[in-house]
Amino acid sequence: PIPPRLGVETPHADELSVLFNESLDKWGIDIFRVDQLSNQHPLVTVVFSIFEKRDFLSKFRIHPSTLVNYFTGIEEHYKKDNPYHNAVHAADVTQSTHVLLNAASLVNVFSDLEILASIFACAIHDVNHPGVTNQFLINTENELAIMYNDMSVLENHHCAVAFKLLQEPNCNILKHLDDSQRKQLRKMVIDMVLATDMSKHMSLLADLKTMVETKKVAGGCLLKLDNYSEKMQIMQNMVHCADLSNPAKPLPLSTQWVTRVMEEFFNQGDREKALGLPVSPMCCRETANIEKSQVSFIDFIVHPLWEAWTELVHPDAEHILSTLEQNRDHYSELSATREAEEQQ
Ligand SMILES: COc1ccc(-c2ccn(CCC(=O)N3C[C@@H](C)O[C@H](C)C3)n2)cc1OC1CCCC1
Ligand SMILES: [Mg+2]
Ligand SMILES: [Zn+2]
Repeated sequence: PIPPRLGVETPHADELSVLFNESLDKWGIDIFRVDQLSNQHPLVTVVFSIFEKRDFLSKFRIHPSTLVNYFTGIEEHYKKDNPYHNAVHAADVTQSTHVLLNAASLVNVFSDLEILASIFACAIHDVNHPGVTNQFLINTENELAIMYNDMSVLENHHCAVAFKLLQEPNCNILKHLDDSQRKQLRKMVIDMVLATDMSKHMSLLADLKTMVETKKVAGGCLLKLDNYSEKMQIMQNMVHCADLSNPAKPLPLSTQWVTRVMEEFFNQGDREKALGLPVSPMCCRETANIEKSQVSFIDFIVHPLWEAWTELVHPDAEHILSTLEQNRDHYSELSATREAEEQQ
């Protein structure tokens, strides 16, 4: 049986098709509306629509029902009661990367297999996330930290869960890739997902800046990416940018993500308190300064990263960087007025 048009049955199929026709390729699609219109299947419908738009079902001979079975399984393994690390975040990062891949200066840089690997990596990059940080798992000697020896614990887990699910019946979307393609895709996906660990951020950004400098010297063309490691650096930074794209989205979306991430952090803080552990930074609901944290997060992490990405793909990401700068000023003004109120 052929699955429904968008991969899932939903009473709002027509509205969702219109939304995807208008905005699937746009920065700033209302992913929360996709969640509602898709009957809480944002990841399946986003992946299904991207695969169709990029003709991946025929290019990689993927049967529609295999695609739906696998990504429904993945979606079910995203914990719905995580305020932040749920299937909506996965759909958001996947769609954001789909847009970044369409940058004019990246056309013809990546092969179909590399693009498939990037989209796949985003869709699964936080699967089965427990809603706490690596540090929390390490501090509580969680079985996952023991399993992965405290090294990129969550990111290793996300990869393992995703590749194990491929072995479920009627879920092997890679069945018709040849062995070499499957091995290459597996390596690329692992390299990208492990690079979403914040502990890799500074080295990733340093590599990106070096590449931007050399690209400038080489007359601005990205096309001369010959070796795997240079290409993978770009793919890792692209997925990392998408993972850190919340502050660079239109403000109504960005503020919803702030509420969600703080809720998840506060839940962790509550658990640390109950366990008699020191409460992690920004995880205490009584003392956290939400707007101030966003301003520092943008100034020290997100803006330097997006500034480098914008230079790499100049001029295709200018509007993203300017949205980020506008949002930063908004949070900064909010934080100033809040401080003034607290003084009175
Ligand atoms: C909307 O706000 C945010 C959205 C995303 C992030 C962020 C940082 C690193 N990543 C990449 C994944 C990662 O490593 N982690 C581990 C830990 C930092 O929690 C993150 C949530 C996930 N994602 C941070 C955000 O805000 C900061 C955290 C609270 C106030 C400032
Ligand atoms: Mg993650
Ligand atoms: Zn993520």
